Amino acid sequence: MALLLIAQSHHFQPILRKPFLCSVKRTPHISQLCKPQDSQTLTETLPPDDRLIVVGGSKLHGHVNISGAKNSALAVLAGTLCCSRASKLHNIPDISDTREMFSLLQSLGVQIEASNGEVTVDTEGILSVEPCPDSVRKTRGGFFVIGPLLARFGEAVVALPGGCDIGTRPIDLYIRGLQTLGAVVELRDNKVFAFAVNGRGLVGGKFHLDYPSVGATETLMMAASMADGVTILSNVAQEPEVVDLAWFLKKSGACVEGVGSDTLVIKGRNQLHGPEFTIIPDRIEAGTFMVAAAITRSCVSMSPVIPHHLSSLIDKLSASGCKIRESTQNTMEVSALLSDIAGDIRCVDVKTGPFPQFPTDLQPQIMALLLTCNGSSIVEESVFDKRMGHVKELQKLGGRIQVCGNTALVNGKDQGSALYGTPVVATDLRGGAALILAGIAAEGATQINGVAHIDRGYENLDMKLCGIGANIRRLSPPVCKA
Ligand SMILES: CC(=O)N[C@H]1[C@@H](OP(=O)(O)OP(=O)(O)OC[C@H]2O[C@@H](n3ccc(=O)[nH]c3=O)[C@H](O)[C@@H]2O)O[C@H](CO)[C@@H](O)[C@@H]1O
Ligand SMILES: C=C(OP(=O)(O)O)C(=O)O
Repeated sequence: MALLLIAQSHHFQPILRKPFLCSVKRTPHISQLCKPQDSQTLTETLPPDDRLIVVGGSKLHGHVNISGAKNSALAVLAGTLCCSRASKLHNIPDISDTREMFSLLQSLGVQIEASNGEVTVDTEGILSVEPCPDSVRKTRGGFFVIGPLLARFGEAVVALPGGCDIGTRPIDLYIRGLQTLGAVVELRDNKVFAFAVNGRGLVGGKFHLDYPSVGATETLMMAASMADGVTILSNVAQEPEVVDLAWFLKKSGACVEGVGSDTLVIKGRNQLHGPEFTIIPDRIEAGTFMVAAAITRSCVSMSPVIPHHLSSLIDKLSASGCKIRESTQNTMEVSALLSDIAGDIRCVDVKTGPFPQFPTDLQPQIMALLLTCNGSSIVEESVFDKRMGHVKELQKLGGRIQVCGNTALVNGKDQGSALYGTPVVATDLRGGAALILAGIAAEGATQINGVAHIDRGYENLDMKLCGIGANIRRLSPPVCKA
């Protein structure tokens, strides 16, 4: 039923072809390594969870090392499936989403060696075009493999994706784009079955994305890199992680023009090789630490960062009174020390949007900060249709927020907000980060449940915060003996 709704609400017309035969000759061995399962929400699939106890009131100081970008790492790991030789990746963050992506690739027969952020991915022994459905359902990035599998092997069977529960998150653009490249696509048993209709693989085509979707752009870029002929993708996403994937593909031998603009022209290649490639620093992690400095009225530096990836946040924090210094090329310092800013931090209005607009993945964090400012702010979420789950939890912590649809009126401290510790639940990744930030600014102890959501996308967020002075303790559930 859910499937039907997704398809109908986005004018997706599944082509009903029964049965799916996995008949394309270019695929030598297709074995289904994982049994199909019913669709589950991410929350249902998470194991018993850690809790965090955050004691508020500490000032932060010192330096934080920023990890590799989750969203770039997931896309590039999917991109390695285009390469017939091993790829050597640097700066892969050790988070549960990348570990899940390793499992997903291994379920296809890919060999992975990972140590301290260095990961070698060898796709020579691929045996299957159906990644383990459970792994796909636990991440968003897992679904991106449909593009490279289809392009390289002529077919793919991929479960519907998971990821944060922050809105409808349909896949119509992926499907229509792949159809334009010559794929036949069918939705059955909560899985997408796709094959290249002409028996030779995908063919180049022209596709305009109705919305600059990050995942659809990445999936179609990977597919087009190995399609026969030229593909033109217009209104594509321009997020730094999309650009990073494009550079990975170019380093692998792909011909992608227009990188970083709204139109990509891709000349397909028969074969791509595996390059050595370093993932960009995580702008959302860096942004979270910038907000941590601001919410505690502290001074924190961090590296490596690429400042122009963070320009919308830098603009907002500067407008609120924070002082931001780029000390060397890739180090940034954020000060909200009362001696550095005039008066106290001021309220600012925020509206999320595709890059270079304000990132939706920093909306919950800045909302936590705005509760501690003077004045009232309007926060408008325009990317996802249900990304206000953190509001209820921030209200439990004393935040005065009124929500109407996707717009929140956030009242600062002079408008009645006063943060104090209490038990709260993280319901998604960035909402969880916002609760930690509110907790370190609150009076007393905040207990945060649902930490697995946070661990999906932050490498040791609690430990890194403790390293600059926060007071956070992690409590793990007792290990059950069989
Ligand atoms: C793993 C990963 O990279 N995740 C990021 C990626 O998610 P993801 O790639 O899922 O986000 P999209 O850019 O696709 O989604 C943006 C909007 O497009 C809509 N849409 C998307 C696809 C589609 O086929 N049809 C459609 O209507 C979505 O419902 C949403 O409203 O970009 C988001 C927006 O920057 C980030 O918040 C996520 O952290
Ligand atoms: C929404 C996010 O991730 P995902 O797309 O993986 O759910 C995020 O990183 O904030």
